[in-house]
Amino acid sequence: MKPRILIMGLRRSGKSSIQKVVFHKMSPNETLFLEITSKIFKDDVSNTSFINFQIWDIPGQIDFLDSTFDLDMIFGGTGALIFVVDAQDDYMEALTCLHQAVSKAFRINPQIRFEIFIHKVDGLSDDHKIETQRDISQRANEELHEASLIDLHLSFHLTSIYDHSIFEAFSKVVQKLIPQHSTLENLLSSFVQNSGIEKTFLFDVVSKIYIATDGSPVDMQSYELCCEMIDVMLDMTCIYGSSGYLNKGLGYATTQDSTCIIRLNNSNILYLREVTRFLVVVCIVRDDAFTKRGIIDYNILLLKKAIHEVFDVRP
Ligand SMILES: Nc1nc2c(ncn2[C@@H]2O[C@H](COP(=O)(O)OP(=O)(O)OP(=O)(O)O)[C@@H](O)[C@H]2O)c(=O)[nH]1
Repeated sequence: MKPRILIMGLRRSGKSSIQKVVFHKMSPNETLFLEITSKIFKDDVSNTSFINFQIWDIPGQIDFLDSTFDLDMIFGGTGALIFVVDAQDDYMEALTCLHQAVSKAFRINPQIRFEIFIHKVDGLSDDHKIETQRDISQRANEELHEASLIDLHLSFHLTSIYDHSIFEAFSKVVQKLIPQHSTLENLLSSFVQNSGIEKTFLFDVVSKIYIATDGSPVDMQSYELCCEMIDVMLDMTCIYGSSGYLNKGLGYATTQDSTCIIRLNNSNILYLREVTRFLVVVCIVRDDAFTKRGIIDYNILLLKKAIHEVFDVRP
C-alpha cells in the first residue's frame, strides 16, 4: 500500500492551494479561484511523480464525532499528517482543531509524523514570522503536555505558496517517509566529494521536491536556483522536446538523458542530468571544476546505477 500524506486544517487555510501548487503546477495566483473542498479529495500523484504517495485533502469542517468518517481507515495507513494553520488569521480555533486531530490520530496510529505548516507567512515580517512560530509551537506543545501526550512530536515549518518555502517544507516531509533516504544522502555526499562539486540535489521533476541532497547545509537561494532551472528545462522541453515527452497526458517526465547547463554570472554553473523518468540530479559546480566534466559525467553514471539499485527501478 502507498504511504499516505493527509493534509488537514480549517476552512480556507490553504490546503487545496498547497496541493495544486506543489503537485499540479498551478500558479499561486490561480488558487484565488479554488472552490471549497466539501468531501475528502484523494489525489494519487504516482502517475506523474516519483513520489509514490497518495495525498488526501480533508475538508476544513471534519467533525471527529461524526461516525460517517472512518477514522481508523483514515489515520491507519497514514505516513504523515500535515496540519495547515493560517498565520494571517486568528489561529486559536486552528490550534484547538490541531490538538483534536493530532491526539485522535496518534491514538489510532502512533507511527504518524505530525508536520505543522504555519502557512501564508508571505504577509508577515521576518520578526513576526519567528514570533508566530514560537507562539504556535509553545501553545500546541503545552496542550499536548496537559493531555499527557509527551511522545507525540510536532515539527513546524513556515510556508507560503508565493515562494519556495512550500516546496522546501514538502521536501522535508517526503524525505522522512522515504526509507532509503540516508542511503541516498550518503551516495550524494560521496558523489560531491569525488567530483569537485559544491552542492547537489536529487529532484522529483514534477513537484520540485528534493528527495535528497548531500550532507552539507542547504541554503534557500541555491535550492531556488535549482528549482528555477527545472522550470526552464521543462518549458524548453515542452516547446522543443519530442512528442513522447508529455508522457501521454499524464504529466511531465524527462526524456532519456535530459541534460541542461546554465552558466551564472558568479562563476558557478548549474548542471542538470536525468536519473530516472521522474528524477533528475542538479549540481552547482564552480566553472574551473567544470573543466573536468568527464569525471563528473562518469560519476553521474555511477550515481544513476546506484540509485536504480536503491529503488530497483528501470531508467
Ligand atoms: N497570501 C496567501 N494566500 C494563500 C496561500 N495559500 C493559499 N492562499 C489563499 O487562501 C485561500 C484559500 O485557499 P484554499 O486552498 O481554497 O483553502 P482550503 O484550506 O483548501 O479551503 P477548504 O476547501 O474550504 O477546506 C485562497 O484564496 C488562496 O489563494 C499563501 O501561501 N499565501
